[in-house]
Amino acid sequence: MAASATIQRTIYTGPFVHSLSLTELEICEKGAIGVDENGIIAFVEKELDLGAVQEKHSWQDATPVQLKGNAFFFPGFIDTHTHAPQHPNTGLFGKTTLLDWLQTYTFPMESSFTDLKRAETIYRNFVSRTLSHGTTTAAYYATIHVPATNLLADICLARGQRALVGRVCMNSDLSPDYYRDASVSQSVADSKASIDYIRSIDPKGSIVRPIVTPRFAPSCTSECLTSIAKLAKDESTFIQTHISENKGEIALVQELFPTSKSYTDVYDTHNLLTPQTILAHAVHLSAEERKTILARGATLSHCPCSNTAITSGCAPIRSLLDEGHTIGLGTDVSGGFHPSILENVRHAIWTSRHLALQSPLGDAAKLSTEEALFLATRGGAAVVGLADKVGGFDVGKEFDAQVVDLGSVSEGGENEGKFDAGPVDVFGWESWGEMVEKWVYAGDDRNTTAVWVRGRVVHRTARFEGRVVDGTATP
Ligand SMILES: Nc1nc2[nH]cnc2c(=O)[nH]1
Ligand SMILES: [Zn+2]
Repeated sequence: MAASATIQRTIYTGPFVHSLSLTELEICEKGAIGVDENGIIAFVEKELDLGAVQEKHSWQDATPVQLKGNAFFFPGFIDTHTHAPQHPNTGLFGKTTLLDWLQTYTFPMESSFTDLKRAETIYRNFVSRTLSHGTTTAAYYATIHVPATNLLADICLARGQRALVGRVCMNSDLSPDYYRDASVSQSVADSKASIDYIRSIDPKGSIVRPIVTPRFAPSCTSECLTSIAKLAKDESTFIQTHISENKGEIALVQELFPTSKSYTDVYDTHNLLTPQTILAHAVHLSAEERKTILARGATLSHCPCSNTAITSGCAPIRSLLDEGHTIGLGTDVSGGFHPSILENVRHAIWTSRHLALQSPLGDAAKLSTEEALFLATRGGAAVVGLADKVGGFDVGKEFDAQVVDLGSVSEGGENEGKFDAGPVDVFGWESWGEMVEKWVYAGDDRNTTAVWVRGRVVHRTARFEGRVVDGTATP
């Protein structure tokens, strides 16, 4: 579907659920969200019937999309950190930890992206896969290759998924000689070429934007870090990198940058900590490092599935939130074993409970369902610089949304062994709050039946199909 196709004014009626704040989830049982021709939310009503809404706003000509049954609208998920070229390795990590995982699984896979046909297959698959899980925005790491990176941006634009797309910079000899930038000047020139290309296909950055991507401190020489920070400044781009993920990695950073006070100090002294910097992991930061990151306005991507899979550690998210850090969730495929942000919502909660069990903080370490859903939506939006555009159903925001349809036992369960409506069993007596909890703890992509970005349908399933025509939702 071309991202530039026009859409019709639409009124989405039915329950909607979104975060009002970190701790408050609004559940409106009788919602009506008016979305204009540009995909912008023109009004949100909370207790009127469709006819009354049409009349109140003089929107009689708008297309209605009315949800039936145990379904609700939820904001699209924001994946603040993922590696599209690693997707074929999803689920493959054995007992490795970060540094041997990179050499064993990751660099061999990423280096194969000189083959554009292969890149196309993998990138198309991954963008479709993440959309099907309700991810409407993703901050992507690509590889060092400019043509394949540009192709990823093309695919995101064509599919209508919002994306920050980064060509990975890595020039140090941590990387094998078959997969690294030839020089600092090559690193900068290739990154600039990719930035220019991405801006040429979407000049306003409405859907895709470039992001400067030094892989992590050990992958880059000091000169490379400085030069790439200058590029980000000159080009006014976001920056993404990894920080303090694994104890062996932290020791390596100390060895490679002996005059630096800490991992954070390496980035700080190379001008890489800005309000437009996304730092993934942040598992083992010291109190001083946390203060520096906060002072610079850099934001954090929490990647709980990855932190467990490659045994990096439990990031202290509750404490980081209390200190005022801006935090979103990241799948970190394929350190992370799952492309779904919903899966990471669950694992963010599980990780916080493991911390509660093991740390003196006790219950104070626990994240609530509401908090984890906030991180997946509004928190993520703030991390990728889109807090004014997406993350919730507010007038003036763009309509990035998913339908979560839980079906009902009477629909599928009566038919032994056929659970077409997905993995959640709803018996009919649950409150909407309980249904949201059931979805968070047991739901999956079978429950995400339709997805919109800027008011345009970017994914739909057979369950929703009858109600959607040609990219425009109809009843
Ligand atoms: N999880 C993860 N950490 C990294 N640190 C440097 N590169 C990577 C990567 O690809 N994944
Ligand atoms: Zn990563």
